[in-house]
Amino acid sequence: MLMPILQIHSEDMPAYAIVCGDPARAEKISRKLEDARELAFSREYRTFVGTFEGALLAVVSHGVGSPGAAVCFEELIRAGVTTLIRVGTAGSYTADYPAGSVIVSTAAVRSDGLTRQLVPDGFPAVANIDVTSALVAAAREVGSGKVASQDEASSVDAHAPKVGTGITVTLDAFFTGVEDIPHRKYKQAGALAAEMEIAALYIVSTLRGARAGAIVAIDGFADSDLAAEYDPHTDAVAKAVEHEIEAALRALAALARQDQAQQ
Ligand SMILES: O=P(O)(O)O[C@H]1O[C@H](CO)[C@@H](O)[C@H]1O
Ligand SMILES: O=c1cc[nH]c(=O)[nH]1
Repeated sequence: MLMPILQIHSEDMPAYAIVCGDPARAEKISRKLEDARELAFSREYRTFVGTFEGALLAVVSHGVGSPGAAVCFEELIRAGVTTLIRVGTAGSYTADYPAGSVIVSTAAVRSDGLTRQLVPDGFPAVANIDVTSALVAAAREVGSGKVASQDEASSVDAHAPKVGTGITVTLDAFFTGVEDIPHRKYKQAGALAAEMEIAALYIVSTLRGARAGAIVAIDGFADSDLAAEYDPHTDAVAKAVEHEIEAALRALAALARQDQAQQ
């Protein structure tokens, strides 16, 4: 069956998918797959399939913002994807996780408009526990020299990004207008970082019976003046993005192995 917006056929889609905002990042991730091929590039949605550590998976870009991203998540799940990991960037709320760090999102504050049109206020946007466990394990493993699927250890990276886990905030606004975005309250309540699509991913996945997780590379401070200070193109951010990509690929492959063992 053809998905009308992503322009992909369900027959071509594997059960496991990495999703990310930027079509260029999707292409970058696809270069890490064996036998990668591009299925479609429709609007902001660029879809690749290929194999990583023996697992067949898709890499798909969802663009910026929850409404467009939700279209992508819906069509992927309709096409047969059951497990999704978002590989994104986010602004930090804490000096404990500065630019160049990596955070696995355990739940997302629904400070967006899209999910309000899907579920009642108070309904939680939470990650799947198995996907999150696999992501945390993989994110800690990358750079440690250990490779779960291989017997031999490679070299340890003493400067590997710091890995955290916790609550992220999903916003609609990137640049501020005249209204305050309540960053200070989210920060005081213990949220670690802000981005723009994770709540949509968790809500759509929960509604449709799929499982989802998310990992973000920190590219600055969310409550700083983004118009003046935002620079996601530093070496530290690039290294954190590389780290999260490797972690997400390993996590999906590990989940595929677990699923196969349970069949
Ligand atoms: O790097 P990605 O995945 O696009 O994620 C973040 O970056 C974009 C804003 O620059 C938003 O999509 C936000 O969620
Ligand atoms: O939404 C986002 C993404 C990256 N960095 C931010 O500060 N906000």
